Amino acid sequence: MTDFRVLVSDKLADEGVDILREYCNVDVKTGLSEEELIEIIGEYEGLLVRSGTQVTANVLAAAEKLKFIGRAGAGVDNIDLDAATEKGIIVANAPSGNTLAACEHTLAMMMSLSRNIPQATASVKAGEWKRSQFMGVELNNKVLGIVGFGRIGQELAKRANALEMRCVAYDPYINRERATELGVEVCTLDELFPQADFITVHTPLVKETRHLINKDSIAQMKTGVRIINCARGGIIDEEALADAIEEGKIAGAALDVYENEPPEGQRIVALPQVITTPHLGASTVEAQQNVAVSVAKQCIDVLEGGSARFVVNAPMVPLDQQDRIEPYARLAQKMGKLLIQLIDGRIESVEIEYGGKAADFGRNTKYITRLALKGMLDPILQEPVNIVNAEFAATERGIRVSESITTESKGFTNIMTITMKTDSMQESVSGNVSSADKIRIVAIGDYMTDMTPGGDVVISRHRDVPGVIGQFATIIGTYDVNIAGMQVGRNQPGQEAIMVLNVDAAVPQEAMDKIVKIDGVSTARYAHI
Ligand SMILES: NC(=O)C1=CN([C@@H]2O[C@H](COP(=O)(O)OP(=O)(O)OC[C@H]3O[C@@H](n4cnc5c(N)ncnc54)[C@H](O)[C@@H]3O)[C@@H](O)[C@H]2O)C=CC1
Ligand SMILES: O=C(O)C(=O)COP(=O)(O)O
Repeated sequence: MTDFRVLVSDKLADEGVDILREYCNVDVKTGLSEEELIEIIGEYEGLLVRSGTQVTANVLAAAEKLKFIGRAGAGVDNIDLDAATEKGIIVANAPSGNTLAACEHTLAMMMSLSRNIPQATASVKAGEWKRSQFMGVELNNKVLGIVGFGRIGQELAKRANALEMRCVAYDPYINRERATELGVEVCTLDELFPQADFITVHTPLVKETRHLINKDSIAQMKTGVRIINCARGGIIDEEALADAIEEGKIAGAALDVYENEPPEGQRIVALPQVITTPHLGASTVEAQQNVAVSVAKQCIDVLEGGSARFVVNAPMVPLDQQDRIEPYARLAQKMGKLLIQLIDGRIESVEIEYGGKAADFGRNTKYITRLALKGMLDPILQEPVNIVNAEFAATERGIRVSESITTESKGFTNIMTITMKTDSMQESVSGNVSSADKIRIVAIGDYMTDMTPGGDVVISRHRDVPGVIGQFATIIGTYDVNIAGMQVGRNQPGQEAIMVLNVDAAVPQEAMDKIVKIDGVSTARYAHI
């Protein structure tokens, strides 16, 4: 049991809360106002929420100890991700735990909508028997337009196929192969709107999807279309939808979510053609267990000093590549830490070049780059730098960060080179991963080395003439520091050379001041890596 404190501010399944309770102190406090949350959030290292808590910039400003926000569900639009990222707070969700629940709810809503089941239920319960008033339409052979073909959209297509609907889908990042496998026709929105009998949205709520269904898109739709929203309020312009239902353009809508929840006094809710549920898409026993357990485990991973499995505000490495990338990330962090100790001046730019097999990591280099930045910035910044805020911390300080890949690998199977430019100098360090547990610094500037990064080192640049190295060793010896290893690299005899000394303890500044005064030594730095 640790001293960490975690706040659970929405109703979470016991299975998740119990896991956390074995690890740390857990407070479950639901229904807090923003002010109430601001008042207490400073005491917690972890915060677990569903859609009921707005994690605003104001809340985060007061979250002095917070390391982790877990969203027990998919959508993270209730969390100010920029503010969390700026503070280095890891935000993670449970993206697949409620996919089937939301998909089945969508299906239930579509069927209820097509057969007026909620309205008919209410009518019978009111003592009526109005069979002709509730004439429905069949799903068979109808066109289902799916906007957003991610996890839920794809599961829905599978089930709609079984109902013999014809599915068309729009998604700017669509997996065409998957769509073809599922017999789904990929189309643009302009093609989807005029042909669909049912339109269902399954996108996140982001700038691009806000009011994606609006007056203009409704004008493109078939008269008599039915709309389903089990994703997020805000994707549909509720006023435009209400107008179109009243005008008879849209036959009905099934809404699980609203722009403001609960949707008090909204005209759309009162329309008889609208059926609705109070954001129940994820509310199944199974889904709630899945998502609560997922975020509880991720919370523990982060509080233990690791990363989370489904981080949404930092680059994520696919699970099957994590083992391969880990030594590169470890090496990059060490290289960054070494480099920062070899430079003077205000840092202007950092470039990380990936060569040989290291160039094969595709977008995953982002993860490695952030760890290199962490290595560089940790020693010079007060606030903690991590995988979440490393890039932000660099750019905020005017440091340009870039990545490049090269086929040039200087004879190594893989090589990473970090070059740092300051307002007064430029320095670079290259590293190689020879096996999962063997990482090496193979060059400093233009000089080849073979150094295992770790411990205490002295790195000098000096003229390659007799006597320099001897004086060097004598000074270090007088300060009682043992030299454990030495490497000297030079490009040409008598010219500039580089020396890397591995030492068994920190070299005092006084010794370094004497070393730089040795005739022939141009720079000498002690570094701990
Ligand atoms: N009602 C409820 O209780 C629940 C609601 N949700 C909502 O459903 C959303 C979708 O969930 P998943 O399918 O699990 O997410 P997902 O991330 O697997 O799929 C979302 C898809 O939307 C696509 N997309 C992004 N921008 C788009 C755009 N401008 N136009 C069209 N497509 C776009 C993405 O490429 C992605 O394929 C979540 O973001 C969440 O807001 C999720 C679970 C439960
Ligand atoms: O997972 C999602 O995105 C949801 O909307 C589910 O919301 P909830 O956790 O039920 O408040």
